[in-house]
Amino acid sequence: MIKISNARKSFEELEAVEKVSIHVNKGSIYGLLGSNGAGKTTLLKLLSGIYLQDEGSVTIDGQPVFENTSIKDKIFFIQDNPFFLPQYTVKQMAQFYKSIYSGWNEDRFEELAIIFEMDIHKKIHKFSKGIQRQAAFILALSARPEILILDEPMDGLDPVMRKKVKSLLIDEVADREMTILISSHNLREVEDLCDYIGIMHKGRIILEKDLDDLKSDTHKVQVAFKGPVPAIFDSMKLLHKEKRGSIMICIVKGDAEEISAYVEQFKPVIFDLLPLTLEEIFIYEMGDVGYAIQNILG
Ligand SMILES: Nc1ncnc2c1ncn2[C@@H]1O[C@H](COP(=O)(O)OP(=O)(O)OP(=O)(O)O)[C@@H](O)[C@H]1O
Repeated sequence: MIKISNARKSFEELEAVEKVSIHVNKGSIYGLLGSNGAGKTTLLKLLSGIYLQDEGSVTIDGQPVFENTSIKDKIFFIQDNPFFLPQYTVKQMAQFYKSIYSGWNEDRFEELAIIFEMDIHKKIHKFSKGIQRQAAFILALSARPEILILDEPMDGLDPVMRKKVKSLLIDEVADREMTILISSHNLREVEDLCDYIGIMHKGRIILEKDLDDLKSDTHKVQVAFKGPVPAIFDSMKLLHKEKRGSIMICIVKGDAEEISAYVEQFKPVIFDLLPLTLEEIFIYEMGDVGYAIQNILG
């Protein structure tokens, strides 16, 4: 289990990560969202032990990450510019990681090289950016890490490759409970992958949610009455309310059946309860900081 508690990291005057606490359970996929400069990469570097936090703690299975070789054996970090040794081929990088990761699986490496149709004997620097990223995925998944940390992983991948990578990641999570932490500046890019979302803004996590709860818990209600509108909204958990002609449109939190039963008592002439898109939920949930979300929604 990943646990970051009250972590801070500054670069001279600039506080890139301010008192961040997150908690990621084994086998889950956590999406760290935020616009440019929000502090995502810095947080991922704290988690992978590249940086030491100025304050707070960063632990995996209860052990501090920084300078901890046994923990680093469990983590693979694909940075936004994936790391390769100069002049190395994919095969040579595989030998390098084989000497580092105790869980390295040669059969998996060969299998993934076929899936990605990768020329493993070619020097990596001669590949395009997208193919280099594919090589990074092959190497990462062959290392069989318990925790995979991905910084903007879909950058440079075409739509077919994105789909392939997503399904491989989901399989690894399902098969062996790998945990994934994934940063992105685009909610749409990761919403089908993540089960948990944290939104970072100016060095802080401003919203953290379980996506399934979020989707089942927030609804759009459209309702109209004959005559004056009864005082039904006072006892509802409203995120937003507006009137369009004679129809009231509300964004309501709560159980769908309970909301329906409650509203039906007032005998509306029109009543619809609709699901919201994730994008709508975030916009309504964010309220004051809604401006920060616009970038993330892309
Ligand atoms: N090594 C560094 N030295 C000085 N400042 C840094 C360093 N790394 C990051 N920063 C600053 O910290 C802040 C957060 O940067 P970070 O790269 O963590 O954000 P990000 O959310 O990953 O952004 P992006 O989506 O643009 O990659 C930025 O203001 C950045 O300029």
